[in-house]
Amino acid sequence: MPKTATNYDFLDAPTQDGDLGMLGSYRILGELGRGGMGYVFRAIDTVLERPVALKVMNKKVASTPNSRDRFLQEARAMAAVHHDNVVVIFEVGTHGGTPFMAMEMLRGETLEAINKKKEHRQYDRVIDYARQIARGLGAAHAKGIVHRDIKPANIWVEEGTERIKILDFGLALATSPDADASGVGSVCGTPGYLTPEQARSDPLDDRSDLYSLGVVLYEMCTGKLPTSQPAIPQQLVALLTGSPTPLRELNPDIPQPLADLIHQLLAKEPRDRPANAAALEAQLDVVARECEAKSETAVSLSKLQLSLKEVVDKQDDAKTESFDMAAFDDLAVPATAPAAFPSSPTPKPGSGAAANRPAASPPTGTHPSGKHQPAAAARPAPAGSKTKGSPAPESQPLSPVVWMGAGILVTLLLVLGLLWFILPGQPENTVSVVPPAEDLGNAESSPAPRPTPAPTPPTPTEKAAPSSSRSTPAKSEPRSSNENRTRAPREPSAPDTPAPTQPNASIATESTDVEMPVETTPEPLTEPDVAAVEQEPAEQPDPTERVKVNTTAGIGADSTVREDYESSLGTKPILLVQKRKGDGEDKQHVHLRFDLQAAGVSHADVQQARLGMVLSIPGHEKLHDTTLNLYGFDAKGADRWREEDGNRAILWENSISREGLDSLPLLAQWSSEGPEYANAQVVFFSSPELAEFIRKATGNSVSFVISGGNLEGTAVRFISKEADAAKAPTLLLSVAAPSE
Ligand SMILES: Nc1ncnc2c1ncn2[C@@H]1O[C@H](COP(=O)(O)OP(=O)(O)OP(=O)(O)O)[C@@H](O)[C@H]1O
Repeated sequence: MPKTATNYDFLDAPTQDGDLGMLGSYRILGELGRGGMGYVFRAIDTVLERPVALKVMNKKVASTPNSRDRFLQEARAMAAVHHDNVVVIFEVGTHGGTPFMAMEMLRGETLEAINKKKEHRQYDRVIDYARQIARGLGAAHAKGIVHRDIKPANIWVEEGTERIKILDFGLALATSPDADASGVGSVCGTPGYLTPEQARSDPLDDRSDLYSLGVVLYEMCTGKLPTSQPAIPQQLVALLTGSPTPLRELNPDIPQPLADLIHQLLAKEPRDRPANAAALEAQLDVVARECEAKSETAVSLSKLQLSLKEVVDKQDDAKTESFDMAAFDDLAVPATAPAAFPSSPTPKPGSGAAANRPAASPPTGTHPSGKHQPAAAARPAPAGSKTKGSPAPESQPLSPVVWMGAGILVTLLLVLGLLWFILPGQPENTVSVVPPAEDLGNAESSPAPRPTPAPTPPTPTEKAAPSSSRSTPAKSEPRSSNENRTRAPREPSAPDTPAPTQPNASIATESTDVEMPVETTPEPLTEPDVAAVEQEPAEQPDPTERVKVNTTAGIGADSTVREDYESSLGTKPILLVQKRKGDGEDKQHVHLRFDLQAAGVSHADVQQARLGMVLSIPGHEKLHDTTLNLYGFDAKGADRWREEDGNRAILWENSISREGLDSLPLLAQWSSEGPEYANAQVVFFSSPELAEFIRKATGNSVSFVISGGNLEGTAVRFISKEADAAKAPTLLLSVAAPSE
């Protein structure tokens, strides 16, 4: 937003050079943006010494009847909503008659800014965002707060994790001059996001927010608003009389079940929409399963088509007869059918996913299984290309075997096609709630409001270590058991403490319970990085050096490998460990490689070791009954994972996971016993066996596999090097110091 010269006359004189001024105890460093209500500033809370985004109501709005009081009232109510998908409000108050609200400083951008880039959105990302928004809305609705202004500008997408944060809860009402408590009032807002209730002057309720969410999702999928008139009066008429263009007419890549759900959200009558945010979330789960199941069926059809082509090719070659393969291509899944959904990760050239794309995208030399095949065998020949010499005359009879092959193919395709359309959901043995891995940024945020924190919550270090780091078979390791260590000096110290001196500090913040607010400038901020545990003072002279090696060093790498998933998953911001729902079989592993040579560590000198992984969603409330296993793998393939690509990603098919992990040494385990795991930020593995394994490793690097999960199939999500190099998986080593 262009910033014109402004007289911030509501600010007091700055106390430091370069600042814009002071507002109470806040140092105002710069303007982040302006909206209808006022300004948002980058600021420092000088009492708690943390960065904040300070929203200050402008004079005009503040002078309208009741609006100031309503702003404060709504902001306080909003501050009571504690949820991963709702921005954290630290403090609400007035200074010199100016209402303000201090909130967590977010890094990333609004969905509005993302939409402007006009990037193609994958359907599973739309589902992921929808889920997160539904969760945030559900938490607010549970407290009786209706947002009333859900629009892309109020949806924040956090950098790296893609976690959604809903901004400006309930504030629309506060700024509507003649609104009453029921939400009925003069219509204001951006025309495109108004609701039919507003057009009818009906009160707004939870389902109004769901309508607006439908508008947001429709726009994400199509780049267009479902109803768009230039001015509010026409928009209100259109809302009551018109219907949105069917979504798939604008973007056929969106699967039908998702399009149907979005249209349901856009129903004119609230009763025809999902009953509430929780119902919507459940419907999104079903939609995700349907989309995944249909994609998988499409892949199976494509594989079958390829195999039968090969059979027929062989027959054809033997007889040296010509045969038009286009006949088989015609039997393939039609390009507009759900089979053509963009498979979630963008397939890399030559990847299995590319190979599996139905007829429209012929394979490029990689077999659907993920194994490399001679290009000629895998690539379907273009129509007529099987002809040796000239195309076959039409009258030339085909061999009976060919006809038989064609007959079988047609029958099988018909049966599978039928199954595809009637398939009710996901096959039992697939994971139900987890969308394909590259888009899994935040999908596991808790649907329920977060538990109220203790008055003085434990530090991340304390949270992570005591119950969550359970080393088997380690009895006790003198220095690697940091479980009871005190808070590291550079850990954030204050954020959870309510500001005692703030006159209007109505909010006991949960800021650190969510995630450390990350300041972009200029204050040195703390991160819940795994090295924090290493900050405690040494109790006695220590002849060792501490070395931190993370997966960004040298040929280090981190990657998720997923069974039956034929695309590399090693370039994603999130690493996932998961079991299959129900039968508990491993489905998804994390592979890690640490380059000790690049870190200048000699294996033999390693005395103690801990492996730390930062959870992408701290306070992982769903991680009950979760056990994670850490295995080491050495010898062949450890320095270079088999057939990894340039991005250091590997397929399940090419990985050690395929053979099962039984032959690998189990080095440590982590399990989520005790209540503290819900607040864990970092998962640690530590044991004498881990250190021993590293000492004896033969390559320049050491590699590990993490498997496990819980029986509900919930994925455990960690931050990868792609998301944040500082929070990438880290090996903390205690190494014998060189003798003088
Ligand atoms: N918590 C935050 N952290 C970082 N930046 C923020 C935060 N909240 C708002 N901003 C920035 O400030 C800008 C203005 O926010 P504001 O909420 O005032 O405007 P808006 O939502 O675009 O308009 P309106 O309030 O009229 O709906 C946003 O676009 C965003 O860039």
